[in-house]
Amino acid sequence: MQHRKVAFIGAGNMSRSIISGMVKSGYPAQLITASNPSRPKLDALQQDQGINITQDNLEAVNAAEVIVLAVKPQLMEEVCRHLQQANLNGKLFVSIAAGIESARLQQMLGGDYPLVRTMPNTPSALGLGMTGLYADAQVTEADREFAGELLKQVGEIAWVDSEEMINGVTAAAGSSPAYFFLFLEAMQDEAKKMGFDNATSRLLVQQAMLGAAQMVCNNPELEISELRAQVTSKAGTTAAALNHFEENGIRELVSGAMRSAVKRAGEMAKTF
Ligand SMILES: NC(=O)C1=CN([C@@H]2O[C@H](COP(=O)(O)OP(=O)(O)OC[C@H]3O[C@@H](n4cnc5c(N)ncnc54)[C@H](OP(=O)(O)O)[C@@H]3O)[C@@H](O)[C@H]2O)C=CC1
Ligand SMILES: O=C(O)[C@@H]1CCC=N1
Repeated sequence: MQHRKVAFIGAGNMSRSIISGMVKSGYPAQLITASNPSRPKLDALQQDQGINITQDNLEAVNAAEVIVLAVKPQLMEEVCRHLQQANLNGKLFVSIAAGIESARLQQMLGGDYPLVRTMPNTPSALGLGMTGLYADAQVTEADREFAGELLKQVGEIAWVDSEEMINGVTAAAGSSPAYFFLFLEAMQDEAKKMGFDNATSRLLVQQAMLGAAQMVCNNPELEISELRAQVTSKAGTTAAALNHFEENGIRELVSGAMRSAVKRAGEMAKTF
């Protein structure tokens, strides 16, 4: 892939995930800068990943060709307005913020810059991320290719043609690691109630989930429902558990949760 100088504005959870994934897959650390107001996260990134760090966003932006906007949505406007003090011409912007539309980001930046709006997730830190991307009209083919390659360093990518679909990516992949964590927490709690210690109960549920995820990945020709059927013996234990889920509305619960995430993204777009 092309190597460009990349600045991360905000060095929190998501930037750390993407940066560590990039470095792990061989992206030159000396081409990456992270900017953050407080020092400890920066120091850890410098120590662990060997990247450049600064507490001055303008310094980071001036040194970079690609600017990754990675602050919380409620801080984005203030941060972008401050960036207007730098010469932003010719720079490619990549936003990872949930719920802020491209047109609004352009307004915050005070220009009409090439901007790719993305929605990654935290497994990017392991190279197992899933990122949705949307390119606005100013994005050239070379920029689009770069943004795609950048996020491919940390996992799989999916381009969407309509910006609205980014909210769907958020519900299905950006937020969803937390759904799985919640499910595992609940399973671990129940395993503990059955008498397993903390470590064993965690091992039981994490290994089952890892194996299940690998089975899904390794059998693309099989529908997920078929994999489920393969576990479910007639009148057996799995059937008993699955019936309980179905009778208690697991599908409505999941679709309601995903719709809530999409709805919240829409509300955030109006708020920020
Ligand atoms: N977490 C996730 O799973 C995902 C998050 N996102 C998006 O990523 C973005 C970041 O989220 P996340 O990493 O979780 O949040 P974090 O709070 O972990 O990170 C945000 C970082 O921004 C820093 N910051 C605050 N003010 C400024 C400033 N003026 N200039 C530069 N940096 C600043 C904060 O520093 P300090 O702590 O020192 O104040 C913090 O380190 C959000 O917009 C979110 O919507 C997208 C996909 C998934
Ligand atoms: O919770 C959030 O708003 C962000 C976006 C996706 C994951 N975390």
